[in-house]
Amino acid sequence: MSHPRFTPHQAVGNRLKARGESFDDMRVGKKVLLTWTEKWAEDLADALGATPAPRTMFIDTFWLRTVDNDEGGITVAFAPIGAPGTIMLMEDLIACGAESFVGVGASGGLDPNHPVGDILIPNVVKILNEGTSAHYPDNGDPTADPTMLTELSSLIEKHGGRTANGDWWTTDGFYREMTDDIAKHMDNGILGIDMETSAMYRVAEHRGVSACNILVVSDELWTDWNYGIDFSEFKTGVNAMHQAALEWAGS
Ligand SMILES: O=P(O)(O)O[C@H]1O[C@H](CO)[C@@H](O)[C@H]1O
Ligand SMILES: O=c1cc[nH]c(=O)[nH]1
Repeated sequence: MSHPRFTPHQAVGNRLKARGESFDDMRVGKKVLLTWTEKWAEDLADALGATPAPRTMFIDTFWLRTVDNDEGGITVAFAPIGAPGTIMLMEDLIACGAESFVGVGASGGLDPNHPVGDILIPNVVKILNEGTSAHYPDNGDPTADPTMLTELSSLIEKHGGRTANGDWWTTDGFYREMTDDIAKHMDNGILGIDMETSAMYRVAEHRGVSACNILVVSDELWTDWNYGIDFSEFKTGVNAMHQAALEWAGS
C-alpha cells in the first residue's frame, strides 16, 4: 500500500522548527473564511477584529488573520488562486486545527437565471478540469457539506442576497473557458465555474473536515462575456455574501 512520504503535519512542523517555532505558536481557528481577493480578506478580518497570525509557509503572497473566541477561533485566510496553492494552504490549516471552511469568492455564471451579483453555492462538482483532486481518493463527485449549505443559503437570503445551489464546474484553465464546453455544460444544468471548489470539497472529505463555498457571480458566460465587477448588483451581492460569511463564522 503506497502512502505519502510526508504528511502536512510533518511539513508544517519542520517549517516551524526552521524558524524556531512550534505548533503552539500558530493561531489557526476552527472556522476558516478563505478568500482569494485581498481586499475582501482585509474587510472580513477587520469586521471580525482578526489580527495577524503566523503563516504556515515562508512566502508572503498569502496571509492569515485570526480572532480568538470561546468556540475555537476564526481565521481569515487570503489564499493563492487555483487548486494547488489553495489546497496546500488548506492542508496546512487542517494540520493546525482548522475544522470547517467557507470559500468566499467569485464565479463565472452559466445560468441566465443567475446574473452578476447572485451568490452561487456549488453543491455537487460534476466537471473536474483541475489537476489537484486526482491526487486524492475518488469517492464520487466532490460535494458541499449539506448542513453548511443549508445554513449559508438562509444567511445569504437573510442579508438580502439572491442565491442558488447546484451542479458545478471547476477548472485550472481560466483563459480556456471554451464556448463549446460552456454550451454543453449549460445544457447539463451546470450553474457556474471557479478554480478551487472541487479540490476543496475532495480534500475536506479526505481529511474529515467540512467545506462549503459561496461564490458571487462576477461575470456571465452564456452569451458574449459580460464582466460585471463594476456593476452595482455585484457590489450588493458581495456585501450580502460577506455578511452571511461573517454571521456563519460568529455562530
Ligand atoms: O477565487 P475566487 O474568488 O473564487 O474566484 C475565481 O476568480 C479567480 C480567478 O480570477 C479564481 O480563484 C476563481 O476561482
Ligand atoms: O473561475 C472563474 C471565476 C470567475 N469567472 C470565470 O469565468 N471563471
